[in-house]
Amino acid sequence: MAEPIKGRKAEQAAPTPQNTPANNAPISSRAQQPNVASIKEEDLDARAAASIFAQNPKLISIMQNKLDSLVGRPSGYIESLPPTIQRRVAGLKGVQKDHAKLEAQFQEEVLELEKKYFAKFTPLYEKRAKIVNGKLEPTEEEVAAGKTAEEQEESEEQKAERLDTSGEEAAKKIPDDAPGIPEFWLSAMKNQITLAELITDRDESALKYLSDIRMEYLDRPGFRLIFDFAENEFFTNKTLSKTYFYQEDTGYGGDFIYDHAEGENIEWKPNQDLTVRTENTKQTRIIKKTIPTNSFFNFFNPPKPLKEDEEEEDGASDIEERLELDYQLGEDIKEKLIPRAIDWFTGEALQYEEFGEDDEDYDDEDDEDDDEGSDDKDDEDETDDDQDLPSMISAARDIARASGQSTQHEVSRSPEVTFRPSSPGSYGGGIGLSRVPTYSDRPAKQLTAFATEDIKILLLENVNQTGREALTKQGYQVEALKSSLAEDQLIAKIRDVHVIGIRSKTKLNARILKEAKNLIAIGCFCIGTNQVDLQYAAQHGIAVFNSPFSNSRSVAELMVAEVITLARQLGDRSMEMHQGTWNKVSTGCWEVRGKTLGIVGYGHIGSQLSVLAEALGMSVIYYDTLNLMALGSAKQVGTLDTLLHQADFVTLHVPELPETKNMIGKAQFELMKKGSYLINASRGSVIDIPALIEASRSGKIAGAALDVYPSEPAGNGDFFNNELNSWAKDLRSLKNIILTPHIGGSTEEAQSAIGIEVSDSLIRYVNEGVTVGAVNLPEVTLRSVTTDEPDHIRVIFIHRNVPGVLKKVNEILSEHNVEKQMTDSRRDVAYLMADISNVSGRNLQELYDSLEALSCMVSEILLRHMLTSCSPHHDPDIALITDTLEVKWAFARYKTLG
Ligand SMILES: NC(=O)C1=CN([C@@H]2O[C@H](COP(=O)(O)OP(=O)(O)OC[C@H]3O[C@@H](n4cnc5c(N)ncnc54)[C@H](O)[C@@H]3O)[C@@H](O)[C@H]2O)C=CC1
Ligand SMILES: O=C(O)C(=O)COP(=O)(O)O
Repeated sequence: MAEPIKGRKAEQAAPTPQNTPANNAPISSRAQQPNVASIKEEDLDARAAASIFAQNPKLISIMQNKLDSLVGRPSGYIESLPPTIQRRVAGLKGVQKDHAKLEAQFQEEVLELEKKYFAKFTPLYEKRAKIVNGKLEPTEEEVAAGKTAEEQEESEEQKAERLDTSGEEAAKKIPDDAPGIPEFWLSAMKNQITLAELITDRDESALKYLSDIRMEYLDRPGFRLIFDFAENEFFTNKTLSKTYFYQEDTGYGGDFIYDHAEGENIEWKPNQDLTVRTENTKQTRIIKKTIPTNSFFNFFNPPKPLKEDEEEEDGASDIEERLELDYQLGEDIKEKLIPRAIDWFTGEALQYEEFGEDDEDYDDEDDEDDDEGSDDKDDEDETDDDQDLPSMISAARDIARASGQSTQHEVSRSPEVTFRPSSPGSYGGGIGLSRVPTYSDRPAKQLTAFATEDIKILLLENVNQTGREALTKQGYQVEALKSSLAEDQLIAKIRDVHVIGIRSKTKLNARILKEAKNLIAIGCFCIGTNQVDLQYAAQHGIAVFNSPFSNSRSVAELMVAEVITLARQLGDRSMEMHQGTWNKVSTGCWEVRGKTLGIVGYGHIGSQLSVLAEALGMSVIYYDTLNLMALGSAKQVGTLDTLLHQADFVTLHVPELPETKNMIGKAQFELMKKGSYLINASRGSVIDIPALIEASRSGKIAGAALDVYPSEPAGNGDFFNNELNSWAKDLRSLKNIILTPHIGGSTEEAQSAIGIEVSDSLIRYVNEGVTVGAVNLPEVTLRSVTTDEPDHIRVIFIHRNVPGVLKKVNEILSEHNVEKQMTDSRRDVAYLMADISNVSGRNLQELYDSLEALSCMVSEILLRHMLTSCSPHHDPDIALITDTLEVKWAFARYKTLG
């Protein structure tokens, strides 16, 4: 037998903060997290729910709609049983009721036990408060007991090293005679990562006055957190409290169910409210207005659950997130911070937190009901005052999830440690590979737009955390939504933003783009750009970026899985088993070895798949309109018909184009081998689906897998029906058909890489005007302007590719020294970038005026974008001016990074 691993900690028997993970106490670990649905659904017959649902209120919410329609409608099964068995069933229900009573009793006793021990802890907490606030010194015994075994065993050398590296701390110059432990609670909170995310720099000045955090139980199920403050310049309250209420009735299994929280009103002193900030309006004349901002103190103004009659509209998922975070914060303070404040202060508690290895999004990025993933919070990722509340909340919540605090698991989880390292994608890094430097990695000398906080960015369709973070880090105002938006909502939102980030679902056609008066760039956080009217965008000076191949591998792997799944009829077998049917068959089930795979479109995905398929022993043929080099032993065929005629499996990887619309229809199915298979993960328009249904029913094809559809819903839910696509029901009824909800590129690796890649292109464009990676404008770049080049400005003109514009622009620029200039055109749109020097603050205004006058005269100019490294200009009115007339204008100043 293997010997147990020996270690110092193994010898410690008694539970101490050092050997006890900071787990939730029973009541909290059993309490259910808040959720709009769970709070609304009082009439849920909880005892009818299986325990898995009880632990998963979101699942309940999905099930609830279904159950509502079934309530009162017996399935008939129980009634059909013989009376003697029906009697026993009734008896079992009776026995179960006794069990439920005991469970409720158990929870109540746990609560009583908690209260009993809380009473024992209280004197210790009081002593702690006295020591922290300088009213009591610890005894010698307490000091000796507090020295951990590790410290005692520390060698002299180690000690010297530790003292040496703690020099920075010493630099804070806390006087020797400072009473108590200065900033004890603030430091402890900053080590507790969910709280740290909420604490802004401004909050810190107020939280320095925090002298104690206490907790008390309520007479009804629930608890109150009390924050004691010393006199301070921010608010008059001596204490701020926040009360968490559980529902009176326990849930299934006797759990306490979170109901709502109430916070104390903060009496802010004049102009000291940390939960708002002032902002200049973007008019020619400045008007100051206060707007809500991120602050820890929003903790005392908790979100309100939706009432039963309130619609779950747009903001519902946001409210849900906010409720969940709010609940989590309360639990963290109660269960972790208060009981073990000293360990949070020293940071020792962190080693017992279960962080993901490289914690990024856990969940599928489309899963609106699901939580967002965790993010990789490195040290430099400071709380940003300008970060919008929802993204801040979700960031904090992500971290909470990474630390294993969330109890909700709606998708199966992969072994984190094995899967976390990103694969070698374009931006994914990968083991042993150096990552492509991103904009943020640039040296501190680099100049970046000064007025970045004026840039408004709207991200739809759950753009990955990596992208959201990179953009937020630039100081832009980022609003991130999980789903796509209906056209009218999209129009309302797009009017205001400078950049929009989308994925494959959001259609940005001319009708919508016409409303986007301020828009300068679109980021497609995916491969396909067919959802955007690229020509309209180019003609209106809007740059479009995408990620050309970061999810190719993910799609190719899915294809391999589907080839085998179809060949073995795994989908049908699995569905039958789920319904309780054992159906062991081999007829019509094949190995894929030796079969021919026909790839239509041999681009990034098709060629990756080619390599993988050959490794499985398949023969690969491909058809592409371009003459492309074959990988491995694959063979290009001259026509689609030839491919269809020879292939056992046909996979489609072409872009959506007029030529590819219905490229597989009735005639093509006829050409396919009898009993062959078809897979489409390109775009839904490529297959004529009624023809596929016919081919499947007639037995012409033995199976199919579809990942994409002509109409796809904007968000997740019960939408795959005939309302969406008139043939949906027929399709769903087919045998051996795999239907997936456009998940070809939905892997953690792909989404994370795409987030980095597209946000990087957007940042380069917004900050420097560089169009590298744009799919609809010429690619233009110039060496960046640096701090060594003060009084330089960069002028960008996007104009129609017609004679005369350059001459006029250069006439204006030639008043100064043109240091470098580049211009290029793509079809009828041209792009000019020029860096000019010796521009003073006064010249800047003149230049601004001349360029503006020129734009009024020359209708060919589509967009002017001026970026300058001039010393800060004193007229804040022109920090960023976005013209709402036919010509757009963006004008930003630079400052030094870092
Ligand atoms: N299901 C999913 O989640 C995903 C779907 N996609 C879709 O897959 C498509 C292909 O992606 P990539 O391989 O990265 O694109 P790609 O641009 O690298 O390759 C497309 C290939 O199709 C060829 N092609 C174009 N028209 C053709 C025609 N009429 N007949 C034959 N070949 C033709 C092109 O020459 C090119 O080689 C994308 O356009 C996108 O719509 C991409 C990523 C994820
Ligand atoms: O990258 C693409 O083109 C895709 O089809 C994947 O789209 P998605 O990001 O999953 O909406």
